[in-house]
Amino acid sequence: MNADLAVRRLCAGYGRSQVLFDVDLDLRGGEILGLLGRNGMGKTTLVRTVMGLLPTLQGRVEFGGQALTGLKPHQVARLGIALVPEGRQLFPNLTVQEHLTAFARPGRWTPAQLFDLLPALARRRGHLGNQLSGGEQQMLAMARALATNPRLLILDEATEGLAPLVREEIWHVLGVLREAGHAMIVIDKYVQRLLGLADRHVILEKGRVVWHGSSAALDADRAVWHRYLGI
Ligand SMILES: Nc1ncnc2c1ncn2[C@@H]1O[C@H](COP(=O)(O)OP(=O)(O)OP(=O)(O)O)[C@@H](O)[C@H]1O
Repeated sequence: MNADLAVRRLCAGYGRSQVLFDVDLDLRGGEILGLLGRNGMGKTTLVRTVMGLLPTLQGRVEFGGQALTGLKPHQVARLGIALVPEGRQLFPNLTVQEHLTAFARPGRWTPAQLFDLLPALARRRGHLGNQLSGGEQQMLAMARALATNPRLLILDEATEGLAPLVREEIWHVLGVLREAGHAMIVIDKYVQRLLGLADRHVILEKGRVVWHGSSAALDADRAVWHRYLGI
């Protein structure tokens, strides 16, 4: 089964308040897609809808040729999509080690390999989720997602609110994942860093796709940055 994601004319929101309007998005296996847009434009809503955490109002989502629409989050996860959510959502009463073993599925990323990838976590393996620094929590959220050995990893603001050095460490890990051929959707405000990581980008404005293109095209068109990203 391939890891292609196809989002077609997706409409979603919260109750009667529609947030996404006819969103189209494609990701081919092994690609990295940057998902951009100012605050409140619908990026989190889009990835939560893909994960089955929010209902689809209209349109459809397919992964590896299989319809995701109507599936529960654990069913979407079982098909191979893992979300590193905004706010991390760790378990305060589980240790670092337990976070990795509780969700482990066979594949390349074993807990031992995750500790190699994220040595800061290895030093904290017996600590509880709520005893970690912000950066360690973020790394644990990433490691927990990777422990499921997903075919598609989605990261929602993974570098948000972190000190510059920790942020750099996260970008480094994302670079390693890129080298390993991981398909990813990355939501992040650091456009310059995202340009170096992602193959293509989609920009949302008020719940609609207003621009999509390659890193080279986005790098070359600063008017797009100004108009849609406010930078
Ligand atoms: N739980 C909720 N209930 C109702 N409306 C919500 C809820 N969460 C988000 N919204 C609204 O949905 C819209 C899109 O929010 P969303 O979080 O998807 O944006 P975003 O692009 O991810 O921005 P951010 O960078 O702030 O996370 C906003 O207008 C927001 O106020």
